[in-house]
Amino acid sequence: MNKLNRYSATLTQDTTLPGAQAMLHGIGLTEEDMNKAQVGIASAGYEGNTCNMHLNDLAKAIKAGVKDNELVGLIFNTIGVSDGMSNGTEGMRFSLQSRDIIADSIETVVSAQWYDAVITVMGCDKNMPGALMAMGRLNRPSIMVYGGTIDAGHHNGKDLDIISAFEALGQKIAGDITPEEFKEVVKHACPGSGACGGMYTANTMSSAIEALGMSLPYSSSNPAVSKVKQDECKAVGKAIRTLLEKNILPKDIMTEKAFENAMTIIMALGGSTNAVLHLIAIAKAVDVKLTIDDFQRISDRTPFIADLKPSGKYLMKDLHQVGGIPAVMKYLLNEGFLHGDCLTVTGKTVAENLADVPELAADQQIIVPVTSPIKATGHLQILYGNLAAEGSVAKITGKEGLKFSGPAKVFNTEFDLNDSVLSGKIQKGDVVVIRYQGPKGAPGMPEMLKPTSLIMGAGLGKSVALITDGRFSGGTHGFVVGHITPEAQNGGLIGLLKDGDIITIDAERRVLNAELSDEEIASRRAAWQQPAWRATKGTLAKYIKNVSSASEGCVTDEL
Ligand SMILES: CC[C@H](C)C(=O)C(=O)O
Ligand SMILES: [Mg+2]
Repeated sequence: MNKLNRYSATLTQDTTLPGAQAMLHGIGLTEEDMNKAQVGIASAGYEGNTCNMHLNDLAKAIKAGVKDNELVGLIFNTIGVSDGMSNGTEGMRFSLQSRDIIADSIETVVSAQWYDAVITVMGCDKNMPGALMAMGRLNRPSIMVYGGTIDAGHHNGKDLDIISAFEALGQKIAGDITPEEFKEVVKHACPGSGACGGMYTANTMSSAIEALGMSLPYSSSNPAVSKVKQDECKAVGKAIRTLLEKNILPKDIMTEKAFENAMTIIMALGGSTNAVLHLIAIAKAVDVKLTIDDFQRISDRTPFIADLKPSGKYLMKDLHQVGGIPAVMKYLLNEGFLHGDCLTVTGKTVAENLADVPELAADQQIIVPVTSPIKATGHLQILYGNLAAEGSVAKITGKEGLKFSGPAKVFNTEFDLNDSVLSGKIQKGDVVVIRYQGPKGAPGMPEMLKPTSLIMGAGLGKSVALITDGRFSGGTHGFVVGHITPEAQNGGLIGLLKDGDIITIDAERRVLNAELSDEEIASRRAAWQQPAWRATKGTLAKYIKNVSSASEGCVTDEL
């Protein structure tokens, strides 16, 4: 029997399980195959999203490479939902919970089918953390393949992407573009397969997971439609065999220092606030204690050095052309910001992987020197105060300033706010508050991309702040604070705010306060009653019942 065989021998070798062996023959395994290790290939492929529409084809390329390495590759599917499509609709309440459904589904299939190893091929925002959570729970040799970033759209000589479409609505309302121009931007923003092209959540998570050591070098920046992505898929089979032979497991790779590498790359690149939630959830799956305060610690020591959308100019496909994420990691390692001794899915360390990686192109303009950064510390700041007793996450690149104070304009849904922006009721100096958008209150902690895009598109990005107990898309930029805990539904102060209350956001002092007396707060709290749950059956009701707070990663599997 092949010495690699472990879990799968449970089915292939136990003569008291003739049904299992009959089924395995039925799917085409030969007697020889019965002695080979089995690799579950989990694909989040489905037709309904640019990030995912090509993944099943990549899964077939992965399977071919697995077979070439004397292993049995067996493809299965998990689900996915599109953030780009659901943002701005009630459908966005299903996005974050899809992460945990993906984790549960991969854990379920690999456990029930007794696979020896796992390769996941993932695309949109929540697919990747869901896959990594499953890998951590299973702790079997595992590699994630990122489906890859989308190419730029083009119109009128300009590079376009998904955020161009979201922000075009605000520009049209402000009269900066015509309705015809708006239509053309929408039609040309997404040219085909691939995940949203800026340093949004998908590219943030793929970069963080490569820095974490759980995908092959270049996986995060190899474009979706490229020969290098195809080559990567064919190479994964050899890599998973190495992990099986050396018995290298996710818990050997996803260590505290590896999570510091992941947080560092997120800060350097200006990545999505969602990474805070997701890395905490992934860390819990491998029993690593990671808190929101660890993000502040890494932010304090990591300069923001990437001119990447949403706050900058370039896309991941541009970064790929000047060296990709490995070149950025090599630069950060050489400057002392990364741990080089962390093990990765190549079977080698970070430093060994990067030794032969070409440096960033000499004439590139995307990554600036750490000695002259865009911002001396990270763009993610953890704020506390009477509005965030258990923490909150601010995305502040410094381009909109570091302190904001103004009167609250309070909304219980994003749709009411959107109407107010569209009808010009939001004024310069306002602090927009969108509450009851938390994991239990919404439920599902939706991303507030449409509101922030409307505000940015209407030219109010530097003069209006937005705070919420919901989340932000990676495409969000401006003066924004999300993940406010405790959420309104759980009695958080954000739920007691009224129009006109003065809100202070101070990114330097890391404070988020409502300027209200203790007596006023006590009076309002005495009058507050918890609103009815917005879901009483089905998947969202289960989510309400099980989900932890945003500061705890919104996990659903803690007893
Ligand atoms: C650009 C918006 C993208 C679809 C997203 O949802 C994110 O980055 O979180
Ligand atoms: Mg998203």
